Amino acid sequence: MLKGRIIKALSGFYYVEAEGSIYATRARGLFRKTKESPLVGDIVTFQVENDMEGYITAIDPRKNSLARPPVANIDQLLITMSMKSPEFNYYLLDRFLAYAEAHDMEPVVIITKMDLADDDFDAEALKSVYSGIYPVHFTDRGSIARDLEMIFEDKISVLAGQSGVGKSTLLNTFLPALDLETAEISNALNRGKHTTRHVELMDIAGGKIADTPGFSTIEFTGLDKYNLKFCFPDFNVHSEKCKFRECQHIKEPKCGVKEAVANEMLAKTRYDSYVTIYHEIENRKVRY
Ligand SMILES: Nc1nc2c(ncn2[C@@H]2O[C@H](COP(=O)(O)OP(=O)(O)OP(=O)(O)O)[C@@H](O)[C@H]2O)c(=O)[nH]1
Ligand SMILES: [Zn+2]
Repeated sequence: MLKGRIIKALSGFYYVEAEGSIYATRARGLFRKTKESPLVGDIVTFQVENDMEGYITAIDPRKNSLARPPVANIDQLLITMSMKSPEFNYYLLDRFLAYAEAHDMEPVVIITKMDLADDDFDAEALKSVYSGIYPVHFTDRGSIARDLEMIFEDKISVLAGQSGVGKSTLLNTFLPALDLETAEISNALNRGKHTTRHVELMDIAGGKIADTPGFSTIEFTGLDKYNLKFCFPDFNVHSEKCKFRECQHIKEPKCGVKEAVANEMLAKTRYDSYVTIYHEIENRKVRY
């Protein structure tokens, strides 16, 4: 028996990296009963047959998993946002950050297209809101790679960000062999956006990354509104001052979080994002 990580799933085979080799494995009937199917990123135990082939006998419990892209055990979510074109949006960034927190992925913020920024003010305003909470990196056409190189080490990463922010450009910088289609290419060829392809974990600067430009929209299905506050770690220190232990920081009096916003100890954009997502979850239609 060997143990390794699934790095690719294709045509019924799961390609498992173990002890420096890649084995083509199958899942057999075992998982039909449990309705569980292996995902890229899973740590699996497998029985070797015919040299480099084998079959999976067990899947380790997952730390997390996403449906799109279908990847398990993600360590970090690289949230890509452009400063301009499309315009930087605090709310959208906060959505992605809360989503990462809800799925137990460490968020890393990457702000692209700094060459299009008005002046230094943009970056300073952003840093003042986020750099105390999350790692924030700035990139432009010329300097994408250098300061990002160390973020991948020993981690499984997935990229996320709205359309056109430069996700493919970023991936191509680190993985030139991948040659993902960026906007210029698809426009020049008069083609639409990327067609769906199988996801694969690629080696990148000492870690692994899903070779898709990731996802651009998110929903908070599965998250209870009472748990949303735990997805805003910068609220913690202020919520200790809330009068009510179960304070949701919405309508309650003597709320430490609301006071922190009033005293400019907490960014109003963060609080507003929280309230908007809170109401979105509250108004979610229950489906049976
Ligand atoms: N000025 C400037 N343009 C950039 C930068 N990074 C990417 N772009 C351009 O922004 C456009 C969109 O980049 P893509 O890499 O295709 O963006 P994407 O996030 O993969 O977009 P989708 O495939 O729609 O999700 C392209 O025209 C890129 O050349 C940058 O740092 N500065
Ligand atoms: Zn409160």
